[in-house]
Amino acid sequence: MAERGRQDDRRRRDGSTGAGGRGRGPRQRSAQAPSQRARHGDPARDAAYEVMRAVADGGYANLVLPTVLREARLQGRDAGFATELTYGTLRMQGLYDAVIDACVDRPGRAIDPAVRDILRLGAHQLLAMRVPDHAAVSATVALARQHVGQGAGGFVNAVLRRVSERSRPEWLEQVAGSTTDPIERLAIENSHPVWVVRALRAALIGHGASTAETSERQLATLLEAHNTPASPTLVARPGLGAEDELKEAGAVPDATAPTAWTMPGGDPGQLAAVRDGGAAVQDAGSQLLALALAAAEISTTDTSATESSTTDTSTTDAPATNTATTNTPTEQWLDLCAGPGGKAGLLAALAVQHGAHLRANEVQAHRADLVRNTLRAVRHAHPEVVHVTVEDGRDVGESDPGRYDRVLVDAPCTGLGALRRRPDARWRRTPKDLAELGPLQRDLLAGAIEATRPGGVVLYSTCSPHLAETEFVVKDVLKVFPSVSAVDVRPLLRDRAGQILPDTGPGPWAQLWPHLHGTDGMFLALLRVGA
Ligand SMILES: C[S@@+](CC[C@H](N)C(=O)[O-])C[C@H]1O[C@@H](n2cnc3c(N)ncnc32)[C@H](O)[C@@H]1O
Repeated sequence: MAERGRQDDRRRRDGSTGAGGRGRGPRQRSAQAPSQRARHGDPARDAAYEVMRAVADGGYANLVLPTVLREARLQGRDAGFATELTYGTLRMQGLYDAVIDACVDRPGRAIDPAVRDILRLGAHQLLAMRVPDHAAVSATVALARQHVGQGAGGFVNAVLRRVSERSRPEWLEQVAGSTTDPIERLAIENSHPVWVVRALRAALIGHGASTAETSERQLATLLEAHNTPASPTLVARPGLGAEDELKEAGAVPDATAPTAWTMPGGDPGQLAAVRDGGAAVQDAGSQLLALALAAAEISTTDTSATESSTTDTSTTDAPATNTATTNTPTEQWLDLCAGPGGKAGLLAALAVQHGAHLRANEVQAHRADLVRNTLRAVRHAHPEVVHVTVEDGRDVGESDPGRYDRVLVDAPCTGLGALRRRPDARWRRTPKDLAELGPLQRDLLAGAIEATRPGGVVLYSTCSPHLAETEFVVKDVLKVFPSVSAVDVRPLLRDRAGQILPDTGPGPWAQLWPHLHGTDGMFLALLRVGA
């Protein structure tokens, strides 16, 4: 049964429209007899199901969904319904699984993964969307019949009818009440893996955002923030003239960061400024981080590194020598892990204003292409200011030692700080990822320090508050480099009004939080390289 569903999915992803496929548009559907209609899911639910299955196969919802919506020609309200159904279901699937398991005759019985996805979609409609119960059940049963088979339709019907017998608060009471462990309870209520909730509790306490006594309340607010979709924040890259168009499009200046704007509605991708690269969708926390690096004090005593370039051009798209004249010291900036280029985009615009040069480096060639594309506005207007390289960041300390004034290490991490933007991410990550990322994060930071000239600064950042990839990494690396010291980064985090952001921790590093700052959970540590 399940295999039939998979074949159907594969055919549809290939673009063919087998019986009951997505090629059937809404107009054709309305011409069908009602009995026939009931056997097929409607296009919006069908799209949501398709994304769920792709995510189960390792796909990323934010990458798959736009393609599926486009292929299904879903727009407007239908696209909105499919998006809310997909993202909402992925986010809350931990809670829905607990509810579903409470509704089957033999809890723990293995449910076919495709059927479970369909049940999750049904549970979300019943417990979180304004879809009448009968419509939610019948449309989801139709989805099961179409993709899996008649028998699955009967099973889905029975389970969803049980789900519909209680309200969401009643289900929360029942399934979360099954444990006395407060962390497990929070995990079920807020649909997070238990290990993630434990790690976030440790991070809240470790970064000074709560005490052991207040951690439960803070955790609950943080987990709720992860379940609240974030409206898109944009960056207006300074000096590229995007602000006027953003204003005209109804965007409003965001108080969190001087370069940040929020769009109350509409598709930012339609804006000419976004298409040109003068503006982009970017979390305000990421913007603060780039602004902090550009604003950090550096000692200007040693500029020797800027007067002779040793950059190997074999994998670069820039001339070998510094384009500034050798007797006009130009600050050299390096973004060591730049792909896909979000922070490099802002850094490049700031580099123009500072008369600096930015090297944006990325280990993967295809991601370096994304960086080039992100930097297109600055590269077009000021080709001498920025160049993109493909190199393992761990080698840059050796290939280009002591060269840079300001270095960003936006390290690969678990992304546990961006869960509100990536609904499927919380289920994808495991503690094993931390073990694998730890050595790489340490090596990249060490390489960055070696590539920085005495008096220069390195900003280490992650989109995660997990202690193992934030504070522990920095402390370990500082032990190896006694001449490097941590600088208090908190005074550099200033909102649009110029005020220092509150509640970023006891220092010298800083942790941003979705529930406290309205940003992703970015960590940043600023290190000064000594003589
Ligand atoms: C967190 S992302 C950087 C995001 C980026 N700063 C932005 O704002 O768009 C980490 C990047 O590091 C890259 N990376 C992983 N290992 C690397 C290495 N050894 N050297 C350089 N980059 C690496 C990954 O491919 C990924 O693009």
